[in-house]
Amino acid sequence: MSRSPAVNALSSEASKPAPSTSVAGSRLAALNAWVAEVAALTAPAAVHWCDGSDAENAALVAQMQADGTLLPLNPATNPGSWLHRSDPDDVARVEHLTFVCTSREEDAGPNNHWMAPAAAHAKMDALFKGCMRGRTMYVIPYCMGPIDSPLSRCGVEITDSPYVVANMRLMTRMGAPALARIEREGLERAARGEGGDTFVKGLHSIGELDPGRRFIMHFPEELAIKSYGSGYGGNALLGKKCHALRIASYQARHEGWMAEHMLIVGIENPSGETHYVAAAFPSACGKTNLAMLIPPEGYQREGWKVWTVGDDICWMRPGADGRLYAINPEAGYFGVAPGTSAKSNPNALATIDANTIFTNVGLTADNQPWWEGLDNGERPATDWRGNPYDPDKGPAAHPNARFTVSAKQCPSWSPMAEDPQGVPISAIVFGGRRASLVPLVFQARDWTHGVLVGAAMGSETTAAATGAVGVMRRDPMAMKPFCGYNFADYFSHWLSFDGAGAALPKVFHVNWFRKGDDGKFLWPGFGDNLRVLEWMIGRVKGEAGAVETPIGHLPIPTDLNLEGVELSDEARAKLFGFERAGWQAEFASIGEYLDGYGPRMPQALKDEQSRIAVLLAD
Ligand SMILES: Nc1nc2c(ncn2[C@@H]2O[C@H](COP(=O)(O)OP(=O)(O)OP(=O)(O)O)[C@@H](O)[C@H]2O)c(=O)[nH]1
Ligand SMILES: O=C([O-])CC(=O)C(=O)O
Ligand SMILES: [Mn+2]
Repeated sequence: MSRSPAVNALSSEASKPAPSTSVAGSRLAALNAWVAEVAALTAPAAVHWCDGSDAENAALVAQMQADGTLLPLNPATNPGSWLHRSDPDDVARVEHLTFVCTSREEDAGPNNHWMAPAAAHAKMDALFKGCMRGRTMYVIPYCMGPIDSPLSRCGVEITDSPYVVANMRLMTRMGAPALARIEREGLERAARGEGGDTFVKGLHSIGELDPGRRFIMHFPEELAIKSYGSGYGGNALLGKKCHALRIASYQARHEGWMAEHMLIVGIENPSGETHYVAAAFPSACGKTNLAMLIPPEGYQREGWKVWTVGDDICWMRPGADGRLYAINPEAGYFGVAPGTSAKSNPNALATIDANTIFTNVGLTADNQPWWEGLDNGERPATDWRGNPYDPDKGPAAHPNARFTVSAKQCPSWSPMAEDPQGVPISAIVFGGRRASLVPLVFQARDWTHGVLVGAAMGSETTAAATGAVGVMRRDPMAMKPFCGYNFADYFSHWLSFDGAGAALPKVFHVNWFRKGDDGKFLWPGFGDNLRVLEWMIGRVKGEAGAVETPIGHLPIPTDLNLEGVELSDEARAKLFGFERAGWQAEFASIGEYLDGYGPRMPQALKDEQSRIAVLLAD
């Protein structure tokens, strides 16, 4: 590789990255040209091409410690770990400031905010003009997915935030190997005489962190992202939601694959047979927890094991045998801290015991991270803003406080997560937070019904996005904030997988969040969710029982292994019951929702909705 050492090397003082204004760090002319164009617009003091090395990370971390971006945690309890306190107005995704900028508004659909590409570029370029003056501009080549997988896709994020660089290093395969793949793919494409780029171009600046000057813009037709004014994960780590979901979902539709907001988990039974399950739950609705679950004691004794492939994003495509094969495009977890405890998610707790960046958690007097629900006997001394903790002034940790950590640190991390071919998916699970009506689990009759079950998903909003919490909204396939095109076309794309030779996963719906009259959860959840997964795998194999209802196949309590689970009569009735009148109203609302997309909505989905509405009326 003919890279100038001055560009790639780090300063020997290890306190700041090498100041270099060279913008030619790659063998790929198109990449150098884009970096030069961005540097001319943003006017940074230096340009640094990230190689992903330990030395580079150490230098950035030292610099962030020096300027207060990172605070060291107690090295005895949390070695190699840091606390970052964000701006208090910059703690979550901002859906009202997130846009999909396709040439035609109808291609973005009613599910997205839209702006015409030219207007959006003009707006963003005005914000970016000169915004990196006095700062270093980092160029981050990254690969989403195993570096040698044909299912993986690459991108380059340009940012002025060293916090973003440190997080991207944990969340993606970042640096020299990614750049090598980008160069190879780019040169091959050029040799074939094709235009366009093979990598996604993401431009990010924290700007002034002013919510009035904050926008997250996507240009799927150009494979480009421009994000300004936020340092928060989902807005700033562009490989994650912006690339791996919004841009990738658009690409996937045109290339015949799927980019989904799903965990991937392997369930190994006592005979050593592993089934992989992909599950879509909205933000902060249990993906990380299900992906890392620890089997209940009885299951452990029998030899059940759980393997974590991914906790947030899943890319799938049909294999030669007609099954869907999935990879996790990410290399780390950006997980919700509050509620994580030795009881709810011991694997997550073990994962984050070292080399972790915590964002917006509280602190104990001796600098250990602390959050509500941690339940480790410690007490908070300082809240997430850095003020003395006062329970009258709110929680110690922000409800959307997060940890960033390499996936490999997870005790249940699956070696199959590195398999370039991905894992075959036996079951797809949809689920949401529903205090009423929706039972613990049911199975869709077939693929088309399964697509309707996903399209009809509803869930109560959470702290993962700014705005009211606990409001029920439709969140199809948990993709409402993340689908980079019109949902009507997205549902058509889903339906299109059911062709000749397809051996598709069975589709299920779960609700871990059903509440009783006392307002408490009726289902113990967490590790006990394996009981539900076991039933699903039994259904996949044609072994487990169920009863047919208009909404699908429902288990009766004896179809599940509930040994050791205490359920009241109310819990049994609500978790396993079918409430006809409530479902009639629900289906009327689903029908109205689908109609909101107009004639683009696939007829097959509307027919499925009407068919079930008729069954419900009987
Ligand atoms: N009652 C109950 N709560 C759960 C269960 N699983 C997860 N939770 C809670 O749901 C919240 C968020 O769960 P996560 O697993 O972090 O959510 P996620 O879907 O990975 O979220 P994102 O990273 O935002 O996409 C936490 O407060 C958990 O304690 C469950 O089975 N039952
Ligand atoms: O994107 C984020 O910031 C975190 C996340 O997984 C979500 O909100 O679903
Ligand atoms: Mn998510």
